Amino acid sequence: MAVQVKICGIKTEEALEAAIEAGADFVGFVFFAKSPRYVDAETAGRLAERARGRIRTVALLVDPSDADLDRVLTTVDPDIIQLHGAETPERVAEIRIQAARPVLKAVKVATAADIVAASAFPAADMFLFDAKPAKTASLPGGNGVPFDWPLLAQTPPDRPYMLSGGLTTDNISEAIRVTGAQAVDTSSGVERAPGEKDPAAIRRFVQAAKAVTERMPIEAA
Ligand SMILES: O=C(O)c1ccccc1N[C@@H]1O[C@H](COP(=O)(O)O)[C@@H](O)[C@H]1O
Repeated sequence: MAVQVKICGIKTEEALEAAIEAGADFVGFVFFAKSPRYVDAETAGRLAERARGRIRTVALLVDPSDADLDRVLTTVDPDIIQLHGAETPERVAEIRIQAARPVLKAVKVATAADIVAASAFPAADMFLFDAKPAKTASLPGGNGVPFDWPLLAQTPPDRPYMLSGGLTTDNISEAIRVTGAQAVDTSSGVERAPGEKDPAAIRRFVQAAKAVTERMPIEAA
């Protein structure tokens, strides 16, 4: 089966349509005000309406309050919630109940211990492994930085995951081969400027990711 692909940081119809036409499986909307990919709930709601039935939508939140979450649930009605902050296992469980839809918990990786520690989140339906941001980074994600992929092959996570962090058309093939990831996510890797998606780069990325797994059975035979 082809790897599943998420294109995160969608703010415009042009980028949404590029992701759908390219054959991506998920698009993400970033509700983190300091991000160049931030989109307000009303705009995301319109984009999500356009996406419905064509591609699954993911709402990316960072340490949301109940009110933040409620606003996104009501206005955007996303298929999946991505939590990219410092949410505790208890808070993830509360959000899972309030949202009543699958939760993708971002786990920031520097060492194998970070992958092992992810099992402390029983309420997460799926993990999203991203590089641990540098202390100087202004964003908790979307920094375009990969982590040490062999860590994932050496420390298999206890549930499904998406691989993210600095993925581009140039490295996606190797990233999938090294980790065995069944799902991948990119944001800054398909942009022409921070927060500005490049439709051609989206197409190239999705094509490159899907091509890896489509070739795998032939190579294994
Ligand atoms: O993209 C952002 O601006 C962002 C802001 C706050 C939290 C997470 C964010 N992005 C997520 O980070 C990973 C990796 O992104 P990149 O490919 O390295 O740019 C991805 O899941 C984004 O959705």
